[in-house]
Amino acid sequence: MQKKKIVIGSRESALAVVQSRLVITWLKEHHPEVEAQLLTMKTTGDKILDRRLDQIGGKGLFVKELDRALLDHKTDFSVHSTKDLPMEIPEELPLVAFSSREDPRDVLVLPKGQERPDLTKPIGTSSLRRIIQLKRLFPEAEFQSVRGNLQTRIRKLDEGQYGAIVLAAAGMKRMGLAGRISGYFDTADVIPSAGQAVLAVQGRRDGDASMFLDFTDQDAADEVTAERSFVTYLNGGCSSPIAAHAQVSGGEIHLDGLYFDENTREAFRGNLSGGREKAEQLGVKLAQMLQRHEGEYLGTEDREENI
Ligand SMILES: NCc1[nH]cc(CCC(=O)O)c1CC(=O)O
Repeated sequence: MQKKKIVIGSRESALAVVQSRLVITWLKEHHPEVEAQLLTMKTTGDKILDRRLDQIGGKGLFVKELDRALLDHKTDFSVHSTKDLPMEIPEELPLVAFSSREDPRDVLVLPKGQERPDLTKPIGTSSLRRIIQLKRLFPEAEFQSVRGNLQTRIRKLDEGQYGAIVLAAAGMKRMGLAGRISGYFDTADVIPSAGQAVLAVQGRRDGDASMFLDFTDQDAADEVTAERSFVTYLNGGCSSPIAAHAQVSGGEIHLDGLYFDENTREAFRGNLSGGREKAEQLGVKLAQMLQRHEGEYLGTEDREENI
């Protein structure tokens, strides 16, 4: 049998590669007529580790090189962590499929051998979304930025710079690091980032994406629709500390959101439920509600964003 050859583009971090291999493994099982090859690349976001991403271009920096490779036909698809995708997706490069969702929660990771966080040291996270929500759970804690890929962050933790760090459960689990997780934050207490734990497959508008028709998990896709609609409405694509987490249950979808008012620097959170076919409208409705400051006031944050 003549196999159809495709090239899948991915960031070169260990997590990105593991995630892309999950997609390739799925293809092998469901579409043996397709032969997928992986092409990894360093993105600008991976190269610049000493500056704040919101000052140099936001989330787009993680996809620019991958988009270029698609447009130049060097690749046929890109695999992304949905949470790293900007809100504006080029029309020529549509998102063609979404994976089922791994564990969407944020988790606490402690230095090797520790049983509880030493809060005389800072909690490591570079995300203002996480800081705003964690301040309420650890009112006495200091926070300090930690960047780099998953392994780099965990190495910095084990070297003793931090009392704990906060990461996404999904990355830890996919990397076989679940044993390092010491606590899980409920998604209503620390609302995750839009798209957290879902993989997105991006293609070319003129390409053949038929092999991914049965890849999409419709629950995850509807959840991502509600979450990204909320963030898009609030224009929080690149740097605003906005959180959104949706959960489908039967015909219903429940959405938790966090909104940060850049002018007053106040944070509010709230939630809404509705029919899952109205996922997009639900995101807009919750965004408008929180923009009117109708929600639970979470405090004021003077720190600048530092993703
Ligand atoms: N911001 C980096 C990033 N992008 C996706 C994941 C984890 C996997 C996922 O959420 O899909 C992570 C690591 C983290 O935030 O701890």
